[in-house]
Amino acid sequence: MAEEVVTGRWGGVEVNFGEEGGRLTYGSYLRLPQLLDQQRLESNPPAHDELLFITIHQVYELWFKQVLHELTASRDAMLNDELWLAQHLLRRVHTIERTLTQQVDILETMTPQDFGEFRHRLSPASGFQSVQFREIEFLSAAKDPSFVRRFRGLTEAETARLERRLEEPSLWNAFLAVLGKAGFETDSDDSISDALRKVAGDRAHYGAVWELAEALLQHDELAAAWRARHVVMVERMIGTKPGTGGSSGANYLRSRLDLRYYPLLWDLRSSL
Ligand code: HEM
Ligand SMILES: N[C@@H](CC(=O)c1ccccc1NC=O)C(=O)O
Repeated sequence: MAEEVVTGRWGGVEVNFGEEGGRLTYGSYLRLPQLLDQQRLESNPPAHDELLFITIHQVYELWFKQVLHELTASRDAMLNDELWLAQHLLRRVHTIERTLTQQVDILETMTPQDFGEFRHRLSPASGFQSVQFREIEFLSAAKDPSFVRRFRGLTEAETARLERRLEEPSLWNAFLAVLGKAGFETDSDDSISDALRKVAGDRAHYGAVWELAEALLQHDELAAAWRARHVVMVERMIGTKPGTGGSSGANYLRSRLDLRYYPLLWDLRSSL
């Protein structure tokens, strides 16, 4: 049967709408049959809110993948002395991070009682086992190898990804390379702090380096905002109960609130 070709006018130009020989469609391009078949409930009979719980987490992981893509490229841009590109990509990451924090609102439309219908089915799984979340921390600069040891049930490929993130340069390492290329010493915290003060004090000359430092600080602040939002949601959902992942729950999460990727950029504030 002949292919049906639909034509129309678009901006005054005659165009073909259609399948271009039946190859690509919206669904095949986006692999929707596969994507929309990945929401499998643990609860039986199905708990109404479990679909929301799975969907939210899958959306998080898709955005984590995008964030890793952008952060990796931003790091590489810094290493190649492409400062405009590095800050441009970081700004994209900021908007994604704001969205990630706002998404908590959607999950909070679930009541603790409705979560309780399927929560007991989730143990020992928990967000603690999100490999991409930990990759983002490692790439940003918070490299804590003990997390790799504490992971349970990692595949070989996941362990390899985490090990690689521990070994490769972080965003902070790349930023120090930028400072080095701008002529600064970066062999100790004191010399780095000196360099940061000089950059901050002469933005006309070091504008691109200053913008980059601010973009890194923003990334750090937005990550901290997610942690703070997450723990309050956890308290709302499970109070002081231990987590399904085996930690003390909100108590453990509160212990992570002070984490900062770039402490020297925060220290700088006290001397400006
Ligand atoms: C009902 C909603 C949620 C509750 C009650 C909850 C609870 C918890 C708890 C108790 C922990 C500590 C680990 C443990 O289980 O012992 C944890 C860790 C974690 N959760 Fe959630 N969580 C929720 C939603 C989410 C969502 C939507 C995400 C997005 C990916 C997420 C990501 C994480 C991550 C990444 C960690 C590890 C944090 C770290 O080690 O600093 N959680 N969560
Ligand atoms: N740790 C949560 C359960 C939970 O939220 C969760 C369970 C499985 C997969 C991801 C999860 N999200 C974040 O921890 C709890 O203790 O209730």
